[in-house]
Amino acid sequence: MSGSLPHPYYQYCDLGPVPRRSPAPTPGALDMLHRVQAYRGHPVQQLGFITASTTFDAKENLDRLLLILTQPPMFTTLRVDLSKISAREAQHEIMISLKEQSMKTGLETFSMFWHAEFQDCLVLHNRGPNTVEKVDKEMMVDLACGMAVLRGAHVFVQGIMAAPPGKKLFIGNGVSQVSRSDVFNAYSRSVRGVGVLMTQPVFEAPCLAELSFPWLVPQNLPSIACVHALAPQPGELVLDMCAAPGGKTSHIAALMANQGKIVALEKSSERAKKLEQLGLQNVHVFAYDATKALSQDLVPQAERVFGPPFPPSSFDRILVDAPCSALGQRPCYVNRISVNQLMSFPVIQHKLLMVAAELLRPGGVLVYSTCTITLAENEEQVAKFLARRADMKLVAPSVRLGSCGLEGSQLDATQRAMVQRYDPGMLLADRDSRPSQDLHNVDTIGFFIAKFVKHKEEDT
Ligand SMILES: C[S@@+](CC[C@H](N)C(=O)[O-])C[C@H]1O[C@@H](n2cnc3c(N)ncnc32)[C@H](O)[C@@H]1O
Repeated sequence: MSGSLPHPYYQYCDLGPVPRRSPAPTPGALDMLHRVQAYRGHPVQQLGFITASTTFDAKENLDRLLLILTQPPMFTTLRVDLSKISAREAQHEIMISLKEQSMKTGLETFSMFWHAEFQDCLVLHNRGPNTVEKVDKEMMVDLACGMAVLRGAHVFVQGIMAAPPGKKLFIGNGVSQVSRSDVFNAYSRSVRGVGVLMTQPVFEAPCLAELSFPWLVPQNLPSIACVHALAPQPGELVLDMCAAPGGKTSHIAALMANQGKIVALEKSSERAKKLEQLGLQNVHVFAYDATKALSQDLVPQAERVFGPPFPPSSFDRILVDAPCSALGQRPCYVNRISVNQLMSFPVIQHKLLMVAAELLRPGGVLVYSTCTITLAENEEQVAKFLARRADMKLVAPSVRLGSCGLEGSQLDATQRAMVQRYDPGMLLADRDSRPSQDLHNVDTIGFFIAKFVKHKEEDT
């Protein structure tokens, strides 16, 4: 990691510094660059935003987090399905592919190493922010495309915009791969593929679209950690309650070495169909609302057609990778989530957890996760669940990365030490004392993981 990580990327670009006036957090739009001000000027607890505490420490913590969320992580993680390829062969194939990328762009190849705790996880070191002189010719891309470029993508033709937006963020220089008329001519909108090859990006990361192997899944580190916390075993019956697009389902399948059965539920039929098309072995996909996955009828197991709803105590392990406000994504510049949407997530998350508790067999394992940073969707959710389900016990996973849970919910200090809050803001808090070999465990997206075990009858 270069010493430049604390460099506020937004000073680097044309967006300008964080404004000094204090805009009200308008329902419907929480602009990431205004959030610090919104937090200072308003009772953010009303939004269930990040913490119920208004202590100086909490404000400092939030300021750091908001700053770091505007930068892409400085590491890329790749999950290798070791049931399909050996670690050695995988590393060799990836290295060849990275060298090919480097020949095309002229950028140095990326160094990589295996994660010390997760044997299926390769970590690649990204670079940046680089001081790049803008070339004269300018091309605008939409925000989604720009954020992908900051994480290593090239500019795809579909991301190029005809009209310049109000605010601009410089993401680097590149070489156009298509003619101007091809991009902007309405009749040639069918042109697909790379529009600009990024040869001087502000942030350098491997292009994941070009690392396309059937045994490789680019995944953020906390997502990989989440399934390791679940620790599915060959031969078990596992439920993935919110499964699409299937990154974690495929990881569960890999760890079970295709022995056992995985039920993948997904409410959106379109997303369920795409998940089905992945053709994962031993995975049964159902387009189904997981809040309705508990059956109350008394039909014996042998007479049931396999599928939801399921009787109580059906599963050995359950993953609730819940729908959430996704405020932990990096980089992020604008978030248009409405307050109503923000408030709706804790309700559905609690319902999913309550159904999961019923569907889990005594002695079974439940993992709850979100890719967001709010107290309401994380620590408060865990506290409410424990209060309503005396048979569920919060436990620490065998590999514990990330920070402790935030103060401000009903969780006590011991409980807060058991959950994993991935808080990249910590990078700015203790950057001088943190060992460099640990940076990839902290420089991640914002994420939260809690693991529970259901009491066996004899325990209670
Ligand atoms: C955070 S994403 C899951 C990501 C997935 N686990 C992965 O790793 O690829 C949440 C998913 O839950 C789905 N979802 C939302 N409400 C649901 C419900 N009631 N039942 C089942 N799935 C639901 C969403 O459509 C979305 O695909």
